[in-house]
Amino acid sequence: MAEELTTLGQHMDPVVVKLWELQNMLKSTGVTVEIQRTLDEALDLFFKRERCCEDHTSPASLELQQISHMTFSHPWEDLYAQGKTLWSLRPFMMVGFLEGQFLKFLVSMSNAKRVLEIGTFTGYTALAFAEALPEEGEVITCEFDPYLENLVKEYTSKSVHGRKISIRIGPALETINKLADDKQSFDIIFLDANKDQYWEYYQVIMDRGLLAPRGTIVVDNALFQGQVYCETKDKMGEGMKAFNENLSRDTRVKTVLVPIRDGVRLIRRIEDMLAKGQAD
Ligand SMILES: C[S@@+](CC[C@H](N)C(=O)[O-])C[C@H]1O[C@@H](n2cnc3c(N)ncnc32)[C@H](O)[C@@H]1O
Repeated sequence: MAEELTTLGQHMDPVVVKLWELQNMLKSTGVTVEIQRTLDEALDLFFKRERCCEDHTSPASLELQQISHMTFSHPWEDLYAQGKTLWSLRPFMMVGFLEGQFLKFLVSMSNAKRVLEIGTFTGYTALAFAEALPEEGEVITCEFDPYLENLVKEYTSKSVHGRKISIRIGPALETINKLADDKQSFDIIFLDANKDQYWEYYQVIMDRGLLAPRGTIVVDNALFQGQVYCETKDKMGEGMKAFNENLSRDTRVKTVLVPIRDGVRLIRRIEDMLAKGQAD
């Protein structure tokens, strides 16, 4: 709970942020004890629900827990101030425990063998995918910031599944175009990098054969802290909103947006959603 209390103002769900702001406002404006208590209970209920989901989810592996711990304790601000990272990386960029386990389920359920990830950060999701893949499975993960390469290798190599992961450093658009030139294809493709290029990534994925037959694209941050259904505040929010709208007009695919953490959107080709010969 201590971690939650200090980071409420950065919560992915704008409803929680608003409640938290209200709670702080009311502290300085003498409202009745009942109003204060009801608001405290509302926030508490929200976290009880989150905790309940976590309590009833299988635990993460020791190696995933180590990555999570390292991500929260790494000196990101100092590294950025010293010019060692390209941008100000933050622990909440990592999907974390609940979504990590959900993603593992998707990989396992789809019998995937090859996963492409756009946006590695500290390697949490890359390792979660690798853990759910068979022995011969492979995760190719794309990252722009060279600082992260050794860190990811150091931590993922602590796991027997780490050898399934290879990291490609550089702008993801270039990397995925090279993968397409090499005729590579993937059963699961996870988009979790700069939202302003999601639509470009999607077009390469769909038009250049990166998505294997019966493959699924998984898009993280599909709600983008509420910016896709409220006012957009920055170019990442605008990118995510445009992506969602463009995608909803794409008649080649079926899609569902589920409100896990910051929103996860799943995308499959129409023909892969239908039994043979069946109409929609
Ligand atoms: C949200 S984090 C990824 C989190 C990771 N999937 C996880 O949950 O453990 C996004 C990452 O994408 C990287 N990134 C941003 N723009 C990129 C680009 N154009 N090409 C490749 N990586 C990029 C960032 O450096 C950052 O590490």
